[in-house]
This record gives sequence, structure tokens and C-alpha cells, in this order.
Amino acid sequence: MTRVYMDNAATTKTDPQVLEAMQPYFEKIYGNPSSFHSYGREARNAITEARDLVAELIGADKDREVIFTSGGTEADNFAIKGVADALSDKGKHIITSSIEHHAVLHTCEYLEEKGFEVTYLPVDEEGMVDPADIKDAIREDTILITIMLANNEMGTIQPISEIGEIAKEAEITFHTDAVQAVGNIQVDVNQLNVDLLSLSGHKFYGPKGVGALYIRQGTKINKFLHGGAQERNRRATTENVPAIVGMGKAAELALEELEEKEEQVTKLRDELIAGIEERIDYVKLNGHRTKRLPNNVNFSIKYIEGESILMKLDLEGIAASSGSACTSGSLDPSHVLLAMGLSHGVAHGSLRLSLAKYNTKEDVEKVLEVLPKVVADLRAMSPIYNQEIKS
Ligand SMILES: Cc1ncc(COP(=O)(O)O)c(C=O)c1O
Ligand code: FES
Repeated sequence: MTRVYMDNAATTKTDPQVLEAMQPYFEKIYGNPSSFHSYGREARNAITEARDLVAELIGADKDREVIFTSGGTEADNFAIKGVADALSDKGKHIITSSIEHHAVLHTCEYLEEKGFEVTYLPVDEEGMVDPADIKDAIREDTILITIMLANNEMGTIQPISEIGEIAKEAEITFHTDAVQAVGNIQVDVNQLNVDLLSLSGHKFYGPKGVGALYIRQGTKINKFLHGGAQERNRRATTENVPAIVGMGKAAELALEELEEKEEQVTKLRDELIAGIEERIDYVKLNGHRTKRLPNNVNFSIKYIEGESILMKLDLEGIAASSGSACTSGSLDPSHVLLAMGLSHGVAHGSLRLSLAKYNTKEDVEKVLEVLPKVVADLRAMSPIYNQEIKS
């Protein structure tokens, strides 16, 4: 059976060129980057090179503004707790949205327990935050605005540049979680008007367990891990050199390939969307139709449980998801879809197909052949469907 992987928003296959770039840093160049000898120096140089490549991908200042972390979650925690810590004398109010990843939402909830106040802005039915709402929510004591660039579940791309203008004018630190965006669309920290930006290696063909936080020069933020003086004294612990090198290589490839792959993946996405809408009744595309990630397809399929579609698709060799990897592990329907106004029942019947540069036209054809059958089979067993539609 040919297998189709369409869960690339959860994680991507590591590019073979990335793997190849990492290999020597396990076998030959294994020194500690803080060591004085040549082994250490070589490792240090590799980190510098990787940092430059990541900086280049997001338009940051080379060498100074990129801090490597253990992933997107740590970058989000670092940004939010670091700013809250540094600016708590100035104020204790944070603005975010109700559709953020749990790495942001749970961090905000933690800070609420510590005495901070958080405004969770609503989104419209396409999952869009209204910049006017941000303006209205700003208070005298607001110290941080954190809004994601692109949503992991339904792919809507937020007006970050515009929100950044508002933040800049009000002199409030602005963070964006760009974990899903980097490598899929062009991301430039200056064009976006952000002070802080999170990214993660494994979402764009790099290894897992490595990410980065962009910190604009002059941004007030406290260090995240206490200990040694690594990462400009902002994040202690011996650097994960092979992973950092891998992320650097992934960034280099992303920059080279972005335009071509974006076009290729968008085409497949649009074929999937059109094909599903044509072949299956009672479906609703979640998220914005055009302002969406090139690799994201998310449908609510009425009268069906998300989990049962996933199981059936898996048996047919198709790997998909019903929301974010974290959400699908729980029995709660997606907080993102609920925030967009979907009912519990409809939110439960959601299916996310997320593409990568490795997906082909044949993959799309297979999904379009299998999915309608799976849906028909499940609906045939659904009492509500039989009652409402068939009668
Ligand atoms: C929007 C968003 N933020 C943060 C994360 C967490 O990234 P990581 O898995 O690297 O910790 C993810 C991963 O699913 C994500 O999609
Ligand atoms: S339990 Fe059905 S989609 Fe979550």
C-alpha cells in the first residue's frame, strides 16, 4: 500500500541534506562550543554559521538577534515569561488571541496565576484577529502583545505587520509565534514590525528539539535558563550543536526553495480543497480561503467524528490530523474552531490535511479517492445523518 503523509503541520520529514549536514557533528566535530581547543572552536564556528543562516531567512541582524532554543514551545515561553519578568514593574497586562497555540495560551494562564492580567481577543469566523480590537484592548499597563503569524490548525494568516504598527506606536513589545509560517511563507521581522519571533526547526524539514527566538536589539527581556554564559548569556546549557547545524541547513534550503515550493504546495492545496468540496456534501472549509498557509487544508465534515475519520484514513495509509497534535490527544474539541464560532459537534468532525514539499499530485489523487468513501461509510452508520438527511 502506498502511504501518504499529510500531517506536516505536526512535523515534517527531515530533509536528507539536513541530515547529511548534521552527521559530522556527532562523529567528528563533537567538541563543546565553549571549549578553547580546535574541537570546540570548530563547533562554535558551526553555530555561528547556523545562526547567520537562520537570521538571513527571517531578515534579522546576523550574529546578534537569534537565540537558539529547544523548540517553538521554549521560544514562546522565553518570549512571554522573559518580557513579563523584565517589565513587571511597568505593568502587568498582556494581550493575546484565543486561537494561539497552547505554548502561548498556557504560558499566559500561568502568568495569570502569578498576578498578570491577560486579554484573550476573539477572532471572526475565518479565524482572523481584528487589529482594531488590539487598539481597543491596549491599556496604560500593557507590556506585551503576542499574536501568532499563522494558525497551526486552520492556517489563517494574521495581519501581523498592521498589528506591529499599532504596537510600535504604543511602544509595547510585540511577539509573534511564527512556528507554522517559517519555511511556508516569506517571513521578515522588519516587514512584520515584530520585536520577538518564535520558530521551530522540525516544521520546515529540520530536526526536532531545536528552535529559535528572534530578539530585536534593545528589547527588554530576561534570560530564560540560568547557568553558563551560552547564547550571549541569555540561555544557559551546552548547545545542541548537531541540531543547530541542522536547523541552519534547513533555513538555508528554505530560503533557496521557498518561492518554488510555495507555488507547488499551494497548487496541491487548492486541488485538495476543490476536490473535497466537489465530492463530499456538508463540508465547510475552516479558516480564511486566501489568507491561509499554502500547506493547510482544514474541513469540518458534518455528521462525523474527527477521530473516526482519522482511524479509517490511517487504515488506508493516509496520515492526517483532526487539529493540533496536542489537541487531538485530548477529548476536547479544538479551542481554535470553537473560537471561530463552530458548534461542538461540527468542531469534532474536523480534518486537517497539511502538505509538504514532498507531497505529489498522486498523493492528492489518493486522498480524493479514499476520503469520500470513508465519509460515506461513516455517515451510513451515523444515526443523526440518517435522521436529518436521509429522511
Ligand atoms: C503555532 C505553534 N507554536 C508552537 C509550537 C510548538 O513547537 P515545538 O513542537 O517546536 O515545541 C507548534 C507546534 O505544533 C505550533 O504549531
Ligand atoms: S473526540 Fe472527536 S474529534 Fe475529538
